[in-house]
Amino acid sequence: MATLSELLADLVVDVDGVFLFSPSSSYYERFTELDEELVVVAPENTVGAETFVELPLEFDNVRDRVKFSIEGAMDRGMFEEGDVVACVVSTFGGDIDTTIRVRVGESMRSGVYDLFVNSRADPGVIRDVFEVAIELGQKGQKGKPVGALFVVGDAGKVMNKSRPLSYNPFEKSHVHVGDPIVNVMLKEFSRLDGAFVVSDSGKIVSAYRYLEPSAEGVDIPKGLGARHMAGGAITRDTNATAIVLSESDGLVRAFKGGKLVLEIDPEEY
Ligand SMILES: Nc1ncnc2c1ncn2[C@@H]1O[C@H](COP(=O)(O)OP(=O)(O)OP(=O)(O)O)[C@@H](O)[C@H]1O
Ligand SMILES: [Mn+2]
Repeated sequence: MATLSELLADLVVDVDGVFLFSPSSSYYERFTELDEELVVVAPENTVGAETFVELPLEFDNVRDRVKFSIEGAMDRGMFEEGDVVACVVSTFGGDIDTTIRVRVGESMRSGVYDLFVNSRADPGVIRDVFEVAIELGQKGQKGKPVGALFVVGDAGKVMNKSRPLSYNPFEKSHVHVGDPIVNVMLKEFSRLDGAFVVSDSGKIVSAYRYLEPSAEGVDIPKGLGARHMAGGAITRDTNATAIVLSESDGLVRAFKGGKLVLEIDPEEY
C-alpha cells in the first residue's frame, strides 16, 4: 500500500521546472541543488535567485499569479510548449501550502504578463484601473449596465490625439486612481461620453475625451464598436494601455500596441 507522500509525489514527477512563489531564503536554499530549472516569482528578488520573475503585484487569484509567471518565463524562452512545471505557492497568504502541476503552453498565455511588464504606466496604476472597470462591470451604474474607456499612460500624447467633449472635471485637481473617493467619481462620470485619460503615475488627467487616433493597422476583433476601436487604436498611436468596459457584453478588455491582450468577465472575477 502506498503512503500519502508517495501518492502525492505524482504532482511533481518528471517536471521540467519548479516555480517558487515568494519563498523565504531558507525555503529557497533547500531547492537550489535540484536538477530541475528553478524560477523564483516574487515582488522582489530578496533571495538573490538566478532566475527571477518579478510580480508587479500580489495577484489575489492564484491562477493569475501562476499564469503571469509562466508567461514571464515563456517570454524569456525558458520553457516550451508541453513542458510541465510545478508551482509551489501560498494560497492563504502564510507559509507555502500548495503545489500546482501545470503544462506550459500557448493556451496558458492570457497576455497578463505583457500587459503589466511592458506598459509605460506603473503596474499598480494598471491594476487600480482594472479594479475600477471590473467593479463597474459587476455593479453597473444604479443596476444598469454601463460602459467605460480608460486610457492609461503616455497621457501627453493621448491628450494630443483627442479633444474634449465637455468641461474637464479633473482640470485643476491632483487626484489619483486607487483613491476610494476617486473611484466613486470615476463611476459617476462613466455615465457620460468619452474616455478617461490617466497618467503613468495614476493621475487622472481628464474625463470626457473624444479620442481621434488613426485606426490604421489596428487589429481588434470584429463586432466591437467605436469605443473599442478608439481604445485599441490609441494604443497603437501612443504607448498607452486602454482598459475598456463594454456596455453591451459586460466584458473588460485591455488593449496594447493596437491589439486586444486581455479579456476578463467581471462576473467571474
Ligand atoms: N472615439 C471615441 N473616443 C471616446 N469615446 C468614444 C469614442 N467612440 C465612442 N466612444 C464612446 O463609446 C460609447 C459607445 O459607443 P459604441 O457603442 O460605438 O462602442 P462599443 O465599442 O460598441 O462599446 P459598447 O460595447 O460599450 O457598446 C459612446 O457613447 C461614446 O461614449
Ligand atoms: Mn455598442
